[in-house]
Amino acid sequence: MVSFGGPERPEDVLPFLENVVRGRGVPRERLLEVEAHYQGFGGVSPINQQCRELVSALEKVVDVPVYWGNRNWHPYLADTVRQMAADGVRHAAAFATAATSSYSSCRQYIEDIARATAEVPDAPRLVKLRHFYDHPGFIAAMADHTWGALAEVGADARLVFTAHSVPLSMAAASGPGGGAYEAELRAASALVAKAVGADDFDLVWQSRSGPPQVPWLEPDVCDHLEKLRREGTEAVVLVPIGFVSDHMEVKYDLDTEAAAKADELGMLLARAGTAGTHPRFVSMIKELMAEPEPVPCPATCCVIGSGRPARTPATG
Ligand SMILES: CC1=C(CCC(=O)O)c2cc3nc(cc4[nH]c(cc5[nH]c(cc1n2)c(C)c5CCC(=O)O)c(CCC(=O)O)c4C)C(CCC(=O)O)=C3C
Ligand SMILES: [Fe+2]
Repeated sequence: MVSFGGPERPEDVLPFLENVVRGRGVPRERLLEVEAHYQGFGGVSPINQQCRELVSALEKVVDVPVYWGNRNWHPYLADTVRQMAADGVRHAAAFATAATSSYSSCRQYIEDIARATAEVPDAPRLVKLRHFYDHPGFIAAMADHTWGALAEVGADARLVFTAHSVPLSMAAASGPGGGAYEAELRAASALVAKAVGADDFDLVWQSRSGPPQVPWLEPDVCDHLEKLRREGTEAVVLVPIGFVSDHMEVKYDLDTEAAAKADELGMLLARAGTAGTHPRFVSMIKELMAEPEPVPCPATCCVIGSGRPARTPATG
C-alpha cells in the first residue's frame, strides 16, 4: 500500500509540509496556514492511523503479507521497499490510496515508486494497480456512507461531491487524452448518486493551494454552499469522492471549515464517510490484485505540459 503520509507529532508538521510542497511553488503563507490546521489537531494527521487500519483489514482477506509505505512521511516507501527486499519479496502489487488520474493522484505515485525501487538494492518489482474511481467496490462503499449521511439530514438533501482542487494545467494534462481527473470524479459521483437514487448532484472542489494568480478548478465548496443557500437549498450532504480516508483535508476543510460555513448560512449539513475500511472497499483491493497486470500508463500520461510544444520564454 502506497499512501500520502502525514505527521503524528507537532514537531513533524513543518518538515512534512516541506516534503509535500518541495518544488511545487506553494507560497510560504499558505504553508503556515496549513501548518496551523495540523497544529489545531495536536500536530497529528489521521492519515497514518487510517492506513494502519486499512492494512489490518486487508491482511484479514488476502493470503500474502501486506506492507505499507508513504510518499511524504514515515514510514517512507523506500524504507518499506528495503524491508521487503530483506524479507525476500521479489514482486508486489502496489495499491495507491488515490483513485484517479492526475499528476498528484497518479504520476507522482508512479515517480515515487520508481525512485524508491531504484534506491534499494534487489528491490522487488512493484506493479501499480489500476485506478479504481468507478470500481463497484469503491462506489458501493461511498454509496453506503452517502445513505448514512442522507439519513441524518433528510433524503431530499442536495448531494455535493467534493475532491481536491488542482491547477487547471494539471487537470488538463490528466490521463492519456487529458481532462481525466475531472471526468473520472464526475463519473464516480454520478455512479454514487445513481446508487442512492438521486437525480442530480454537484461536483465541487476543496483545499486549493498554490499562488492566487494560478487558476485552479472551481467552484470551491464553501462558495458553492453560499450559492446553494441563495437559491433556497436547506440541506446538503457532502460526499468526499476524491479521498479514500477521513484525513486532514476532510477533517479540516470539510468538517471544520465547510461545517462552519453551513452553520453561518443556517444550512443543514452532513458529511458522508470516506471508503476507509468499508468491507467492499477492502475486498475491491483483493479483486484488483487478482486482475491481469495492468498495462502501464504512457510515459507522458499525467505529466503537466506533456503533449504540447515546450513554451519558449518571452523575449521582450
Ligand atoms: C489530487 C490531490 C489529492 C488526492 C489524491 C491523493 O490522495 O493522493 C491530494 C491528497 C492529499 N493532500 C494532502 C495534503 C496536502 N496536499 C497539499 C498540496 C497539494 N495537494 C494537491 C493535490 C492533491 N492532494 C495539489 C495539487 C497540491 C499543491 C502542491 C502540488 O502541486 O503538489 C499540501 C500542501 C499544503 C497546501 O497547500 O495545502 C498538503 C499538506 C493529503 C494528506 C492529508 C493528511 O495529512 O491527513 C492528502 C491525502
Ligand atoms: Fe496516469
